[in-house]
Amino acid sequence: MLKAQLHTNWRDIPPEAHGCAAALGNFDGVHLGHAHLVHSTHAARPDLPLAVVTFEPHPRELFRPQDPPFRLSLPDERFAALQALGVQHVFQIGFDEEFSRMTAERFVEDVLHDALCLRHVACGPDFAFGYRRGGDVTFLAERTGELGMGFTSVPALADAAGPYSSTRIRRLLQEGYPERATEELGRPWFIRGQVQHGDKRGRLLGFPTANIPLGRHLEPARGVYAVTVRLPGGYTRPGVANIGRRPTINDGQESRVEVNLFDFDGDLYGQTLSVALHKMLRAEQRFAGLDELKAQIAQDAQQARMVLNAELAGI
Ligand SMILES: Cc1cc2nc3c(=O)[nH]c(=O)nc-3n(C[C@H](O)[C@H](O)[C@H](O)COP(=O)(O)O)c2cc1C
Ligand SMILES: Nc1ncnc2c1ncn2[C@@H]1O[C@H](COP(=O)(O)OP(=O)(O)O)[C@@H](O)[C@H]1O
Repeated sequence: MLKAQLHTNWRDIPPEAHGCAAALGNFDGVHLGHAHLVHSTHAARPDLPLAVVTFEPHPRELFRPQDPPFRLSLPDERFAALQALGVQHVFQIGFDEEFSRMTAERFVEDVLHDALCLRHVACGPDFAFGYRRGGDVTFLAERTGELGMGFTSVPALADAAGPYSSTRIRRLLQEGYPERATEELGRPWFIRGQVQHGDKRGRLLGFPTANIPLGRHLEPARGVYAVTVRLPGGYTRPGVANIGRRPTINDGQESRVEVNLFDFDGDLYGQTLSVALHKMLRAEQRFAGLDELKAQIAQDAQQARMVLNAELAGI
């Protein structure tokens, strides 16, 4: 796979990254609809280097910081997914107060044309940009034309339920259907994070769990999942995870991922893991005591093994 380049300072783009065909958007999750947009951008100008223009943080994280976290993918994960689609340059614009006040006119002229020197631009039908979302697809088509850039408006990819969207995938995860999110993402949804120290109770229960904070990731339905875990070095292992607040032990704390890797015994503290959700097994519960919890976890682990084996066997 060709390595992509990440550009985080739009005012200082190296000349070799000029002249791209770029798709615009937030690309949260990089789902099948996003892939369709990227492929269409390439199809419009296969002779130009392929790029994406995106924003970090997501504008909604800046405008509504009080909202619960909702990200499907953080910048590293998004970059990797875009790279896998064949994108050569990711222009990741720092979205701060000042940038948010830039008019649509200035965005097209100063950023897309003068700074990134794009030769072709593409976006989906609902892309709105610039101060108070003052620019839309029609405006973009007009202004890019006047500035001598090509433009493609790409219709949203849809299935029977409507267009693919990050919002739709978030809802599937919040309702406990990671396997349906997998279909719409084109890969299982995963949470990537660094393993932190917990209360050291997992080992006493006979199920050590690597704890990963959700951070800015969306919180999916609270409960138990069959998962696969990618370790540094590229190894993938099956496991079982609880996502939630662990009401049996200490209710009211931050929600986190706790994952027990099957047939594994090693120190994971400080390591970065990606935990991919395959299937939700049950909702999180408050148990009367640790013995009940332990018995239930043993059953969960058994069920997760069966689910993952069946998936591997293609059943
Ligand atoms: C498969 C699995 C299922 C779990 N289910 C629940 C649950 O339903 N309710 C709950 O309060 N805690 C649940 N837990 C969380 C345990 O309370 C947690 O793993 C244990 O407290 C260890 O925490 P520690 O890693 O901080 O030591 C579950 C853990 C695992 C691995
Ligand atoms: N099979 C395993 N699955 C998950 N973590 C494991 C496993 N074997 C060993 N570990 C280690 O044990 C730690 C979890 O043990 P635990 O008693 O639950 O402590 P903590 O509360 O700090 O998470 C993990 O962070 C990891 O370093």
